[in-house]
Amino acid sequence: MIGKLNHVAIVVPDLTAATALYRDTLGAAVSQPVDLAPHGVTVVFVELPNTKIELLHPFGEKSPIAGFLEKNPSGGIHHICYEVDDILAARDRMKAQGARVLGDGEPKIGAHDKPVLFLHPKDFCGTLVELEQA
Ligand SMILES: C[C@H](C(=O)O)C(=O)SCCNC(=O)CCNC(=O)[C@H](O)C(C)(C)COP(=O)(O)OP(=O)(O)OC[C@H]1O[C@@H](n2cnc3c(N)ncnc32)[C@H](O)[C@@H]1OP(=O)(O)O
Ligand SMILES: [Co+2]
Repeated sequence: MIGKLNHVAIVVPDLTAATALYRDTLGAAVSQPVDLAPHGVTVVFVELPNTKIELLHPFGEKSPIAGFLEKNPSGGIHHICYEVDDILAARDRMKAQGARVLGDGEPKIGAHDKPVLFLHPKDFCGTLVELEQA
């Protein structure tokens, strides 16, 4: 049911330094930082030929990634995002399979202006999974 890998997200302690690393050292195309208040993150997109990398830093008081950065002060891989054709059908399938859909279970509009949902890392091999409607 899942399709393409949409992105891999990396939480970083210093977004400016991480952006410079991807742009100058690795030679990738990077975006300007974007504050996504409803998600509690600031994002820089790294565009690769076959996928994207999301560099994430906490935004605001109640960021869902604050605890992760505390536990991983140098940063680390935070989630992977798979595309699905129908986010509500995917959500219902996940629930029926016993996987925990995070939050109130209603899709939010994600970084690419498309509906997204998150699945509990403990239900997916210790990896936080994001589903994005393609
Ligand atoms: C907008 C944009 C987009 O692309 O569209 C985004 O991606 S926004 C991306 C930011 N948004 C989100 O991440 C939303 C969904 N995330 C969440 O609701 C939360 O981050 C969460 C429930 C996964 C974890 O919250 P938390 O860190 O406060 O919770 P806890 O500290 O209690 O964590 C519970 C257990 O899960 C582990 N854990 C926490 N976060 C992760 C992670 N990213 N990957 C793997 N394991 C993780 C903890 O170590 C702990 O394990 P142990 O008990 O063994 O120590
Ligand atoms: Co994401």
